[in-house]
Amino acid sequence: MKTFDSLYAELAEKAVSRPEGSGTVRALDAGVHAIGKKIVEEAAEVWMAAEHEGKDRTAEEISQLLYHLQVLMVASDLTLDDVYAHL
Ligand SMILES: N=c1c2ncn([C@@H]3O[C@H](COP(=O)(O)OP(=O)(O)OP(=O)(O)O)[C@@H](O)[C@H]3O)c2ncn1[C@@H]1O[C@H](COP(=O)(O)O)[C@@H](O)[C@H]1O
Repeated sequence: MKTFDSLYAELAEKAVSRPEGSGTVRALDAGVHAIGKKIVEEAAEVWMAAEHEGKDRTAEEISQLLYHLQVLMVASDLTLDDVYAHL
């Protein structure tokens, strides 16, 4: 099963290898402003799912929010350790 750490490793690798068709590469090219807007949108979807849509939908929306947060980390040159240092 994919984990937070293995997803980050995958995204960081894609940022370097830039494979054709990668949504991550597209998001990175769109920049921090666009990624930040997506994070706000996904956070709202997490909130709505938790209030109204049940556990499965909430888990799915949380996974999408985590993905977009990781894209922002890659775009901002932040590693997992940079974040874990604040936990
Ligand atoms: N885990 C994710 C992931 N979660 C969310 N998303 C993106 O977030 C979108 C979900 O957002 P929405 O619910 O708003 O759906 P949407 O409105 O249809 O999406 P957009 O029109 O905004 O793209 C999806 O369409 C994906 O673009 C993800 N994109 C990729 N991954 C994983 O990231 C890795 C790299 O992916 P690629 O870079 O695409 O190869 C792979 O392991 C993927 O499984």
